Amino acid sequence: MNSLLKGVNLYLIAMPGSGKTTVGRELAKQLNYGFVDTDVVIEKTAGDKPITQLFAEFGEAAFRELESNVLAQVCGFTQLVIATGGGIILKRENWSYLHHGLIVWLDVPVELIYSRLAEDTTRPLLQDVDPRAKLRELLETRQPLYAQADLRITITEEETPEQIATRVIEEIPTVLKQNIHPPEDRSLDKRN
Ligand SMILES: Nc1ncnc2c1ncn2[C@@H]1O[C@H](COP(=O)(O)OP(=O)(O)OP(=O)(O)O)[C@@H](O)[C@H]1O
Ligand SMILES: O=C(O)C1=C[C@@H](O)[C@@H](O)[C@H](O)C1
Ligand SMILES: [Mg+2]
Repeated sequence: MNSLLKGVNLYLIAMPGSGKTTVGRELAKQLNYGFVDTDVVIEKTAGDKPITQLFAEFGEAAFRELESNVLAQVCGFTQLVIATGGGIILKRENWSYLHHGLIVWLDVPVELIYSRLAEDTTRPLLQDVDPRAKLRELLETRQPLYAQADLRITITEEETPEQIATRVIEEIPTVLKQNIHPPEDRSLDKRN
């Protein structure tokens, strides 16, 4: 698979709590790719400030600017699995970066996301009186954007991150873009 991908990056897009980070790590391991999480890079760039704090101090628009900058940097490298932030699909300019690689949507039902994140306080957009309704509302606006991914992986409750990663890898050949050729090997050190 690695040779078939020719170093092309995989970008994971999905609703918050869908498993982009968890499945992304596993995918990187199975592909012998590096792993980058744009949320983590943003936090590091901002001096190790958690995302909740960045939202509270500077607002969502400033966070989205940082996110686009990080994405622009990351897409200059090859052989990476990139877990993106749930809202990366919102800005049109981000799509031109995402399309440098293969875009994979982890499509997880709202109820499953809700059950996973019920106790979580690190997702600022879900700190709502009714997080379940908030998730539904977010999905309604975002679904047409996530649906622009090259590959849609519909996820059920029973699947482990390892199984999901294996399924992504099995499905990649069905959607490999003929015209993607990374210019040169600019792989980051493998990080997991
Ligand atoms: N396949 C799975 N089975 C069980 N639990 C999972 C699975 N995938 C992810 N999780 C759990 O769900 C939670 C959310 O996962 P994760 O942080 O990877 O989501 P995310 O898509 O990266 O979210 P965000 O957009 O907020 O960064 C974590 O607690 C993780 O352990
Ligand atoms: O869905 C979203 O808009 C977000 C998801 C997280 O990954 C973070 O990027 C941030 O909490 C915003
Ligand atoms: Mg994540």
